[in-house]
Amino acid sequence: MRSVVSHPKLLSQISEIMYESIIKPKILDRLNENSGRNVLCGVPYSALTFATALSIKHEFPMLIARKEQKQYGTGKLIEGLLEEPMNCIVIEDVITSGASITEVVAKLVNEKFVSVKDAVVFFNRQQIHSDSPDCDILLSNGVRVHSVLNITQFVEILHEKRCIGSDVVDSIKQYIEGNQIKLGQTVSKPNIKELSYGQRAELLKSLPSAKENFAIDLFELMESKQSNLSVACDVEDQDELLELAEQVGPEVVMLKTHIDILRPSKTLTMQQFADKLTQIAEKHKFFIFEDRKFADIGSVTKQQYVGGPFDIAKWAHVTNCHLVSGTSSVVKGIQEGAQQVGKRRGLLLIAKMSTSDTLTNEDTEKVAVEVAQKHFDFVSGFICQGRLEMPKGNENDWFKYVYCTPGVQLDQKGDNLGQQYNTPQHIVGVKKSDLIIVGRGIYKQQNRAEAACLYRKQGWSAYLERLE
Ligand SMILES: O=C(O)c1cc(=O)[nH]c(=O)n1[C@@H]1O[C@H](COP(=O)(O)O)[C@@H](O)[C@H]1O
Repeated sequence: MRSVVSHPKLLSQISEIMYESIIKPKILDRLNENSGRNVLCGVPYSALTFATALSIKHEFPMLIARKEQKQYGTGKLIEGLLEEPMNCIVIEDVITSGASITEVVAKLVNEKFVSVKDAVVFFNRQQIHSDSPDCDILLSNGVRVHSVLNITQFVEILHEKRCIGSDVVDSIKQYIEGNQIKLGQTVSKPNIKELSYGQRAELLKSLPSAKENFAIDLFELMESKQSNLSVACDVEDQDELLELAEQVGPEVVMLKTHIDILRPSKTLTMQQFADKLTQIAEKHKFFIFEDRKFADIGSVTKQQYVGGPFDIAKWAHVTNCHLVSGTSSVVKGIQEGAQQVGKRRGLLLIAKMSTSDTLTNEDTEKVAVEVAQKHFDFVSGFICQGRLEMPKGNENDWFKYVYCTPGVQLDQKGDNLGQQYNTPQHIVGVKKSDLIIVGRGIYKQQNRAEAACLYRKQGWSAYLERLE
């Protein structure tokens, strides 16, 4: 139905059929008994064109329902003259669950003079079961929905024209019967079962808005390196960090730095240090994650990210930020910085911290998800304590993000400054996080390479068990 806008003749034919077969015989007579003008409102966006065609041909005034409330001026939801009583007929191209019509009707009847009793749709997918005698579907708000064509009639026409065989017709009819919902029941999409990191990378690649998302690279590396481990290299000496990177490099997919805890070196400039770390990253195939936890206004964040003594954007593949300064400013600051250096960069949003007295909670997790959904072209995942719940209606979107969890150790429950630890099995197996971040559990060990190998194996086997 969307492509009808490109075929003016068809657009006018479809609108005319709506008028001749439904509006005129089934609605107008009844409405004309009421006082008030008859007006039309198309459900945005695709049905706006049908409503406009009908309005011009049959001289119906129109109302326009905004998809989002205007953020400036009057903040109106309905545009058009609203000064006298009117009967509004809602026009829609296709009806599935009835949610779009219901949403528009709610906005319309919120206006003092507008009443809505009927909706006209071109195509009824028959996903709603209805016993109403005088219309095809009676919505729970009392609006009668009349359709020009339903899917049963449509497949019968295709059969008549020999486009499909009777076996296809039967199976479609059977499907419709078995999948209709009664109004009032919630339409829930089937939950996507567990997916591998590789499958998630493939799915992300198929989404146009995710094509440039760093999460694809990370998932692919996790799959090929069979690792979901990141080591937090919180050592204070540059040479020691480079040595640690060599030791744990073969086991990790991300090496986490806190560049501002390193003592300035007498032998290496910042640039030389970054170059050396980058060479080790390329040799062992891992990404560098600068755990900078940006939190300022967008423009300052950008300055802190690009340039300055650390020039983070140049060498760190990923960074992270808090959302205290706003839901867009800091993310946009980092995104602009990444664009400036012209390299693919990732961003993790801090949803929940690992400390016992953290102020992050369910609300900050929810905000982080909202921001990630809004900036999905750039945000790759979260710093969190487990997989996050997605908004209602988009439950399956969980697969798009990498859930990264610090506060992981096998032997300790915490430290004396509020850090709390869980095991890789708990974080990946129970909390369904994707990547474990381990600091002291590895770099404080005598044999760091061996410790990293142990954590990698534990994290990976918890992931494999999760897939079973
Ligand atoms: O953003 C982080 O990585 C982070 C978030 C959080 O909630 N808790 C947390 O511990 N971290 C970091 O994860 C690492 C944990 O180190 P260990 O406690 O030594 O394993 C440190 O580098 C912290 O900065």
